[in-house]
Amino acid sequence: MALAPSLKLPTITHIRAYSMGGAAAKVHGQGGGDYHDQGKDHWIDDHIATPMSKYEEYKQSRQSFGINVLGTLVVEVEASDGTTGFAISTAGTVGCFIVEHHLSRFVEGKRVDQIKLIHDQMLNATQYYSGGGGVVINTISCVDLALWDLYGKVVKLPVYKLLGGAVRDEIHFYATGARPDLAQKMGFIGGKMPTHWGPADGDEGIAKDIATLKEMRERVGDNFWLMFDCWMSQDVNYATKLAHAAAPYKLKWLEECFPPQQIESYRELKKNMPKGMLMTTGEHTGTLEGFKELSEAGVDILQPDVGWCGGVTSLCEIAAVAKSRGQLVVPHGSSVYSHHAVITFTNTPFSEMLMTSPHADYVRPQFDPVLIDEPVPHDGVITAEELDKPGFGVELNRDCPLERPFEH
Ligand SMILES: C[C@H](O)[C@H](O)[C@@H](O)[C@@H](O)C(=O)O
Ligand SMILES: [Mg+2]
Repeated sequence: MALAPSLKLPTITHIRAYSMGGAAAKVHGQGGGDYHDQGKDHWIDDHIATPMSKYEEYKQSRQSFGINVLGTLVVEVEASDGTTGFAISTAGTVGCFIVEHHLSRFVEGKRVDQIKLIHDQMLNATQYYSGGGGVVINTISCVDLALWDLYGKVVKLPVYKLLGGAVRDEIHFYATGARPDLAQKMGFIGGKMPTHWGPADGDEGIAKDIATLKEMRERVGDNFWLMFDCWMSQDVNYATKLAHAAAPYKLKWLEECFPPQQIESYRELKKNMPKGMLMTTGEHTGTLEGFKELSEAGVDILQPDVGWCGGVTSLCEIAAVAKSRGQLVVPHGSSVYSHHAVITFTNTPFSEMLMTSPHADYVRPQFDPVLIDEPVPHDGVITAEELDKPGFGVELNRDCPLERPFEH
């Protein structure tokens, strides 16, 4: 049976890549897709423990070692019927080069529904230089997200309906930031705090972070979730000691203790964890194989970032890996780009809201100011109805200082 004329889908005529912020830009601290690229006096850059914390000069500020050098990548795709779609991620000027001079050949000329074909070609064509993660996979993720946005805008359906529809009416969120006590008042189901100390600080470091946990537990009571995010800063011994010191204060999970490649460290820590405390990680893992390894190492919650793991196309595959072993997939905070996927996953009972307000004291859209109409949780909730707009339901704020450094 022939397709209805209205379903004769248009082709993709143009892909364009823009950057904002990052080391190559004239304007900094705007936030956006590279949400670590914030201005001064922001909780997200205040003495947070990292693998660089062993160097005194890089202990206070993650921007000092370059956490925000990449900046925001914006990928825009245009169809032959004039419809445009776009997405953002963390890749900046580097991503612009890869999009314009490499990935464009797999996108232009294809139909708007050939997303999976384009995804496979982008992954395989960059194997020789991607190393299976990092800025190359961030860039591929951004193209994939832009394609899903375009497809939804052409057929006038939200991405979550293209993925098979919602399995729940709303998404409940925990908040990541410096103030779990304020997050509780805003209706979130939990609060995840960064650790500020690491192995270079020894037992004194553990005591300081535990003191913060103790203080927050006293403020929020027994039932509000509290978690630590360790941002790859630890070793197995330190993480084990921190986990056991945190158990009396009902820490719900210990997140990303080690760099993504240290599968054996995760396997060992899982054996050492106090009963009932969860071990989570995944935001800096960029391949399906990497998530399979983490899943097999016993990670309780896989936390891919949809802008860093291969896009929605990869996120759906990762969710299936977790599901096959009875594990949860709770994506790293990535706003609408994960909301539309997680509301269709049966193994994602809640999701993350990354607080990008400077003192984590009000709900600011995570990728502010780049996305127009970016939804935020109200009382810790976003409903399926709020996602009922074509594509990802957001538009690009063209008043942002966007630059197009390369044209193919
Ligand atoms: C708060 C953490 O240090 C990171 O900045 C955060 O982006 C990420 O790890 C998270 O899980 O939200
Ligand atoms: Mg994290």
